[in-house]
Amino acid sequence: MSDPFVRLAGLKRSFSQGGETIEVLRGIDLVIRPGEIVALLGPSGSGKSTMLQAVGLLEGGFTGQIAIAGIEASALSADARTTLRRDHLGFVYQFHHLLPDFNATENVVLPQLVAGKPAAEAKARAEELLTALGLAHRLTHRPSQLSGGEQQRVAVARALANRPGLVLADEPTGNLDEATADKVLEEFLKLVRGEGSSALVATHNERLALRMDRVVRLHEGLLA
Ligand SMILES: Nc1ncnc2c1ncn2[C@@H]1O[C@H](COP(=O)(O)OP(=O)(O)OP(=O)(O)O)[C@@H](O)[C@H]1O
Repeated sequence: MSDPFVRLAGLKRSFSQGGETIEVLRGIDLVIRPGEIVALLGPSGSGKSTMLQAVGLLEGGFTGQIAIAGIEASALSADARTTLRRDHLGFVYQFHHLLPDFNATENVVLPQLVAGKPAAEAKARAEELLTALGLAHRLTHRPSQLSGGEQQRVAVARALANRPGLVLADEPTGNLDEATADKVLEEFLKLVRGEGSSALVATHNERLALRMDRVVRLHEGLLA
């Protein structure tokens, strides 16, 4: 069996609020294989976003181990973490967070330029992804000129632009009506599978979770 792409061991996170300590993650162990798509289920407030922020190396304050692509992140400097994040991770959020003054193609090109890819190559990659998501006729539209589903598709293309080994998605279709959410999720899963990336997708939607390779449930700070 191939080496895991992600390995979490004893991951803990607590927050202090009004003199009280809330233990949100109480010792999470999880292995995600290359190409595996894992649904992270849990009710509101169970800690899904907190866990994705930890795996995404976006916040400190955690204890335990997080290894991505075989690299243990907790021992790294802030700069080295940023590089690890840039080289291996892609993010999709509930709200698209696209740059409003840039068109669809430019939003997908930008992270590639930041990663050092030549402009022509970045543009070709952006157009390839947007076309695969059915947006060939929307390449030069700005976010405000796109529907909610189209905006989320651009966000998916942006997340995959640098060929991340792992896509972290936090309620990626949570802002869409049911029919659009189903379609966008289907396209997201197809694209992630085609690219051979792994994904960890937080949702509270059981029905959508069952479309992924494996479901893990966050309950009282632990995975079941
Ligand atoms: N920065 C913070 N300071 C204090 N408490 C926090 C902070 N971030 C999260 N929490 C608490 O941690 C718990 C888990 O929050 P989190 O956002 O991870 O849950 P979630 O499962 O993603 O919820 P939702 O589905 O509603 O997005 C909540 O009780 C929340 O209030």
